[in-house]
Amino acid sequence: MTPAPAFTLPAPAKLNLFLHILGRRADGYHELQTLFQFLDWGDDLGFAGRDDGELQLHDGLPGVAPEQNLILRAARLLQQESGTRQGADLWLTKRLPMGGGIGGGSSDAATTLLGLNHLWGLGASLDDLAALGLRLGADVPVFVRGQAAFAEGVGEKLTPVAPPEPWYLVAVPQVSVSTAEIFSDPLLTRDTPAIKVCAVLKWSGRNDCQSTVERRYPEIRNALILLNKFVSARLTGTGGCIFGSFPNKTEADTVASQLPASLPGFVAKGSNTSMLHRALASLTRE
Ligand SMILES: C[C@@](CO)(OP(=O)(O)O)[C@H](O)COP(=O)(O)OP(=O)(O)OC[C@H]1O[C@@H](n2ccc(N)nc2=O)[C@H](O)[C@@H]1O
Ligand SMILES: Nc1ncnc2c1ncn2[C@@H]1O[C@H](COP(=O)(O)OP(=O)(O)O)[C@@H](O)[C@H]1O
Repeated sequence: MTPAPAFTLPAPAKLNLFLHILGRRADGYHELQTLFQFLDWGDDLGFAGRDDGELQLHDGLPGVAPEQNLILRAARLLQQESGTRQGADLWLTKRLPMGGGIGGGSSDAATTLLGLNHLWGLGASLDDLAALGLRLGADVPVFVRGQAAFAEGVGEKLTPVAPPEPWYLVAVPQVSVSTAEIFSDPLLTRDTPAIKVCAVLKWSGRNDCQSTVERRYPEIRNALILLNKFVSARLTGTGGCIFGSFPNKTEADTVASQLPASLPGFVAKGSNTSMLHRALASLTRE
């Protein structure tokens, strides 16, 4: 008999409210400055313990091999590093588009680390879990820490900040963008001057990947032209999702209802405290 989850936790999306590329490091990775904020919208992960030490992901992802799935990679890493003999059944409800620049895979990994830390009673600190998360991907630490942040380096140096929390309309062009392809484009802007943390919240929002993405993906250029008719629209991460902000849900819903069927989208509230951390706080209070 398949067991039922003992508890379920969310894995929220993120937006890069701006993204600057400062330069390229010797290892080929790019130095960034970016502003991360969470959305109250994402995947769900269910957790139940197993005594046999096995890790079992139910409803995996079509097209992603189990050994590549960031949920299982995060679970194995935590199992190995903690030395626990416990296992887990994990259930994924996938809502976030993959390869959209809203961090679904990284967020699933962070929720796995925090959820298993709770399930297995490991007592690992957020610092430890963020360091483990960085081994899985540059965006994992911000999801582990769960606070909107100004990020530097490849995204691992985080300074918590509190930008306004508007409603967002996120439009999802039906293309998957390869992050590696965008970062290897010879025409990518790589020389934006560094800004200081005190200037972060005054920044109006530029994404240095946007012109390269628009040139390579006409569907995304057209989606930006369309959304810009209603609201100032920007790319998140390396795309392909684009977003605009609104003072309330009604205005965001009104624009969402005018998008063509070929450009699906969703409306969600911006949040400086990730809904994962809000859910964990109520779980530990129970
Ligand atoms: C740029 C961001 C902003 O949030 O984009 P999105 O993935 O969310 O769109 C992230 O930092 C993405 O980080 P991460 O998720 O680790 O990128 P990966 O897919 O692992 O990177 C794929 C490839 O892109 C290049 N890459 C990635 C990040 C970076 N700071 N410099 C790079 O040059 C490297 O060649 C790397 O091998
Ligand atoms: N649990 C997961 N959810 C989403 N993608 C995953 C997952 N595990 C591995 N991946 C791989 O990571 C890639 C990037 O996914 P994702 O994090 O959604 O993109 P982005 O960082 O652009 O938002 C996917 O194309 C997929 O191959």
